[in-house]
Amino acid sequence: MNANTAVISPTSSCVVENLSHSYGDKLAVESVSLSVKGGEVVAVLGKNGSGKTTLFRVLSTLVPVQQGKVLIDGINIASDPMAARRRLGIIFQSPSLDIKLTVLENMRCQGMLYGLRGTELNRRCDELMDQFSLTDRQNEICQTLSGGLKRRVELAKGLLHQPSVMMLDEPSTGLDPSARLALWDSLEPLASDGVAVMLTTHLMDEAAKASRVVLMDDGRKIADAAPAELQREVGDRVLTVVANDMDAAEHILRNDLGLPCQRVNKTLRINIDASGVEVSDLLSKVVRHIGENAHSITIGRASLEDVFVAKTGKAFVE
Ligand SMILES: Nc1ncnc2c1ncn2[C@@H]1O[C@H](COP(=O)(O)OP(=O)(O)OP(=O)(O)O)[C@@H](O)[C@H]1O
Repeated sequence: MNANTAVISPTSSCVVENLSHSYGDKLAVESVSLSVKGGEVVAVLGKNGSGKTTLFRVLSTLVPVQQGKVLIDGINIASDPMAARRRLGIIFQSPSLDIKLTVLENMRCQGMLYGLRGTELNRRCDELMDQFSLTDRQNEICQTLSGGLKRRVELAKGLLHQPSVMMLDEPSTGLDPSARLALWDSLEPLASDGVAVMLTTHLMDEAAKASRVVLMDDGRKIADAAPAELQREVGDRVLTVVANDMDAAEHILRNDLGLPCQRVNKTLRINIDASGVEVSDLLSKVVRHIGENAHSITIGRASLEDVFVAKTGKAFVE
């Protein structure tokens, strides 16, 4: 093992304590604390402008810590950023490949930047290209690769120095649904190998696959738990109404039936468990009163969107 590479251990971790970051008067991240342990995939979920990228930029040592503390494997990034960087693998939102070089050339350049040489460099490149099914494509110029494949090369490249904490900023940006699935399929084994994986996203369905979700709003952390736990907190079941005339339907639900409902995007949602009404009674009441105006009435599990609405009183997409 090269002296510059990090060792993944059961203590692989990223710990953030009371981190705040401002741009002039604008407080972009406010007193955020969180932790990611080896074996976890933690999604930092928030709308545009909620502070995810700022948090990512501080954690990845791109901008200095203004207030609070960040420890990577116990190393304070403010006092020893170089040691922290050796333990960090980082995938930025904007592509970082040299598109004029081949897959293998990109890998080798990155490895050399981290001090890998000779047989060790060859071995790591081979291992990672094999792990990410890139071996057959190693001599292709990156410019000609699909978005999904380019992301895979970035991920492989980011792992060359065996980081114990992997951070990805909006990794699905620009990927089609199948490439997004493939990306997740490659993150889970990483976590199983003991890497602490943290990613930012504004996609609910993506965050729902993580072992834990850190929900951000307006620079603050508003929730931090496993997706299923968050969903249970707001009641497991939700009755969702989509109507042709949403104002009329909302009036009926609230005023005629006395049901607490929330308007989320183009739906009306009733937390079944909090309504105090048996699900079958609730359903027949709503069907009877909304009648012809209903486009759809469905019963399903609470989503992360319901969690966001319950915590903030705001819709996730505005
Ligand atoms: N360089 C900057 N100068 C001033 N304000 C900034 C700067 N970068 C971000 N902000 C502001 O800080 C807040 C948080 O932005 P940030 O980019 O961290 O959020 P985000 O959740 O990552 O959003 P997005 O997904 O749009 O990148 C926003 O109000 C944004 O306008």
